[in-house]
Amino acid sequence: MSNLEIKTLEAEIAALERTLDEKKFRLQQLKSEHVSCPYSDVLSSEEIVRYSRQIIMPQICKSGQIKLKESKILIVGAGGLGCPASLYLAAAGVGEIHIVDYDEVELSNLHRQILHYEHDIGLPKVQSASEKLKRLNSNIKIVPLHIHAFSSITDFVQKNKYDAVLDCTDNAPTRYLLNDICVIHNIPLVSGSALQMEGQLTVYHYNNGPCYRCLFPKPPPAHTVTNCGDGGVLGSVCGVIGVLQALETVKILTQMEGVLSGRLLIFDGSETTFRNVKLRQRVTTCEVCGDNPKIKEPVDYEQFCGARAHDKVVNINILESEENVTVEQLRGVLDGNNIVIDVRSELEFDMCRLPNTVNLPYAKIRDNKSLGELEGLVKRAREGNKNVYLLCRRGNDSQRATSYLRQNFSNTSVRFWNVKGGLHAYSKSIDPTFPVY
Ligand SMILES: Nc1ncnc2c1ncn2[C@@H]1O[C@H](COP(=O)(O)OP(=O)(O)OP(=O)(O)O)[C@@H](O)[C@H]1O
Ligand SMILES: [Zn+2]
Repeated sequence: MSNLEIKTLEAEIAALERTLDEKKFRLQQLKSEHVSCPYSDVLSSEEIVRYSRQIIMPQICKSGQIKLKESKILIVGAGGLGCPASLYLAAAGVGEIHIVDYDEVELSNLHRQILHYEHDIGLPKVQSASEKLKRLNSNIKIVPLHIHAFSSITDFVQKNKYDAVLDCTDNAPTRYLLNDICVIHNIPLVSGSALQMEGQLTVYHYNNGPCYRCLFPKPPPAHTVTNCGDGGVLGSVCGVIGVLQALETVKILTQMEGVLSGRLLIFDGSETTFRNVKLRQRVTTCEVCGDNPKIKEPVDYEQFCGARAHDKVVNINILESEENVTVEQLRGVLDGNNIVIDVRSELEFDMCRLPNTVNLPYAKIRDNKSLGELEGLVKRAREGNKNVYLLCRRGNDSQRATSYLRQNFSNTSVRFWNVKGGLHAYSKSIDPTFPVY
């Protein structure tokens, strides 16, 4: 059986499974519709049984369950945080959940984005997420919005009057955008973040507490912001924070005490500790939530932050075309007779590498911490009449490294070449079994 046949069959089965799921969901919906409970109002018999374990809690009781049922929330980001958060909120019976994400499911998402399964790869994350949530709870309404929050989020917030918004994204421009929209429309914002072994959580603009701008009137310098794609993250750390976002949201929707406003919770997964840090109060001069706000409608957040509102890497182009070689040319020089420097981090190099390559991370080269090693390699190249090739994940850092070498070793006969497109291009054009991550 050919690869193509396998892929076609897998796609057909996935499509059939989806149709079946939709039909089951519709059936369940029809069955539960209008089955009002003669023994209770507003909640159906099915709902009473389903939520009984939380309804019998004094903190929730029937009135809290009804509040959840009548709530409408917006979750932005169906990734590491949005998946666990939405699972618990759907399970708890939040009546209407709108989920925004522009992205599609990738293999490297599955270790933490627990609503997405193998057969969802390539599908919009919101589609994959809403299918699972509907299967979990057919009583509630899930609205998937496969859009970038910047395109039409203001319209959605204006139209829908959400009771809470969850920021489950991973970039500064979106954080400011959601903050400003929530303040302008007076909606609490449940904000989470996770990186490596650490996570953070707080609720902005709640009960006269501070907003994101009160704490961070100026965005962080773009180069200091690390995302999961670069720094990595443990799936269960996202789970901890996402589930806590769900908890805070339930508390807000049911008007419980103790919402995490004016406080920041810091979770350290390496020590398994939680710390509560008191945050500053609402700033009366804050540009958006202050007493005389300047910002009354969304601004240009990408310009404000000097960063893009997504984590898709933008390819740079700082070299002349004759300073590049293609991955096809690279294949011909991987025989050990040339010097190929892989400038990814040591951890990435350890994870997977091409044969006969050496590792010198660009971060060290940039900070002049590899001069000795570079001098040694350049000497070896000169004496052996070899070229030096620079390689990285996508071809950006290798361009920077090539340019550094050309400047710092300008008086040598050795030629420095950048491998265009890096290991991603190698995997695409030469050997698809090389892992693209
Ligand atoms: N402005 C935005 N509009 C819509 N979705 C957004 C926006 N900004 C971020 N997101 C989404 O938020 C989610 C953040 O989750 P997370 O960081 O776990 O995933 P990721 O971007 O897939 O990570 P990776 O870096 O591994 O590719 C992503 O699915 C991303 O598409
Ligand atoms: Zn503020």
